[in-house]
Amino acid sequence: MGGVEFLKGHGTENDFVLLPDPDGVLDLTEARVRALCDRRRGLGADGVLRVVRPAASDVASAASPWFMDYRNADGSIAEMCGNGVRVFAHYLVEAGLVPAGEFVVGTRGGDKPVVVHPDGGVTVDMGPARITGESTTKTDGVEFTGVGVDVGNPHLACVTDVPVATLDLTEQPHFDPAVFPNGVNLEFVNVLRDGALRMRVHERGVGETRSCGTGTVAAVASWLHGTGRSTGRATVDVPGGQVTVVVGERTATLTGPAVLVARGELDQAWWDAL
Ligand SMILES: N[C@@H](CCC[C@H](N)C(=O)O)C(=O)O
Repeated sequence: MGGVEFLKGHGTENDFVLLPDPDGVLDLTEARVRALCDRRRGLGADGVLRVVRPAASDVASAASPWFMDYRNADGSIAEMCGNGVRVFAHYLVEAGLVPAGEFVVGTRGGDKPVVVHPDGGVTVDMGPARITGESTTKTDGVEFTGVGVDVGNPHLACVTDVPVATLDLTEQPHFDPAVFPNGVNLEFVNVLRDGALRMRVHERGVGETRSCGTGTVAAVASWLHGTGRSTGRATVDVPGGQVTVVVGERTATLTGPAVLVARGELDQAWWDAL
């Protein structure tokens, strides 16, 4: 009998293990997610994307034929993953599970309409980026003030003059648990010029990653908010590449690359022993 099928992919180097599981038969425990994502004893990834039919998932969705069951590298469940949705959509088309073009992906953060472009890029309608108020974070001995942004998952996006390239994000930055009782993704953002940002991120449940799609939406919403605007467009440079974000009155879109790099089978004995 073959082992568990997997694929590996990334969106601006935010990398994922994909587990095709249409009928929801995989027992995806926290321990298995942690082992898969471990860069020494597993495949290595920032998160896991289980590809499951909505009827076989814990979230019902009428509009989407497929549900993205996202897990952080520490095994925790998160509502949404912007880079993950792009990779997920690219996989669905590549595997012939949906026709190329426009379709909807179900997530715990709601149904996300996507467009898979002929050049391999993907645009995701992320829904509204909701400003939730000011808070602070402290990292590397420096306190940053930022704006809370709900992109389905929680963010604190801090626009700063401190060059983000100089920050040490190896430790968990401090944040206010009274404001973010379920934890928070923390973005540090420089404005390069009008409509062009640079961002680094410390993700809840992962640590520093080379990109965070929902984080880039939060960064643009925070930057716009700081300039007295509620709508606008910006490119966001992250360590793993560049994405484009458009924040509108009712919704925000995220456009960027999606890459599949490998596919194979997990060793059944390794999986069973976890
Ligand atoms: N990398 C993702 C966000 C993944 C979830 C996040 N760590 C959380 O816990 O909310 C993205 O591209 O949006």
